[in-house]
Amino acid sequence: MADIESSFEFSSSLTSSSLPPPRTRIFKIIVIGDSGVGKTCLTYRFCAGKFPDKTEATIGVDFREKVIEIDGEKIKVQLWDTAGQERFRKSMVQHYYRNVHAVVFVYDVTNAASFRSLPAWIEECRQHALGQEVPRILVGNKCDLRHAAQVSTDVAQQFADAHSMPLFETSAKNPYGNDDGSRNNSDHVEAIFMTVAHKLKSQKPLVLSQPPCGSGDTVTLRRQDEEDRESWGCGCWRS
Ligand SMILES: Nc1nc2c(ncn2[C@@H]2O[C@H](COP(=O)(O)OP(=O)(O)OP(=O)(O)O)[C@@H](O)[C@H]2O)c(=O)[nH]1
Ligand SMILES: [Mg+2]
Repeated sequence: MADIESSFEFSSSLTSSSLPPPRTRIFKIIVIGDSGVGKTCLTYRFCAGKFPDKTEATIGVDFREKVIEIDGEKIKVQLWDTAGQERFRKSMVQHYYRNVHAVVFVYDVTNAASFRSLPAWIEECRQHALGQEVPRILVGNKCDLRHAAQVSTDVAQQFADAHSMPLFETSAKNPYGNDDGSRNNSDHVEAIFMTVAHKLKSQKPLVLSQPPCGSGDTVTLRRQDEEDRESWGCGCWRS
């Protein structure tokens, strides 16, 4: 009996010490939209936590990463900040769309033309065979310039609904205040990307995050899945 117990202890300690270290999952999120809408500022705001002092037109693509923790799991959010100018995108476009987990479409609320361009950006995604299961969100940026807004929330919401995307209005520069000193009610940039990451985490097959033998974490994950599904119960996400 003693032998059996000691051999059991031996094998269980072997099992735990031979477990591979937990892998950090990477979510690739591409950010697209016209030049000047604020893609670089939004991605910088999320990853560096502040508005950049100055930006120049992106050439090709810039990568920004941030490790976040959701329900005890560390996840690497990799933002692909793409160039809006056609001449700076041409050679890179194929790479943007490879193995994408989510797409963020950005327009500038003070620039109606950037909103009218959205169908062309959606069409580009379609041409690159982006699956319907890839979540997409719509972000109206520069809400701190409310007085100069050319795109109303109503119109943007209609567009978002028609394309089954959730809409977020925000400001990379000042999420809480308008440039005239009044308050705005825009979404916080961090909250927007965290919401996307939450959605992606809940979409992945449970088995990837499941411990080899335990069942406790599985239950927690299932519950989280259901919460996420409920919070997106409007059917805004394509899944
Ligand atoms: N007021 C205000 N200005 C912003 C905001 N976000 C970006 N900007 C300004 O808009 C300009 C363009 O911002 P970028 O982030 O470089 O734009 P982009 O979409 O990356 O442009 P491309 O790289 O050419 O595609 C810059 O002058 C920013 O300072 C914002 O939320 N509010
Ligand atoms: Mg840029």
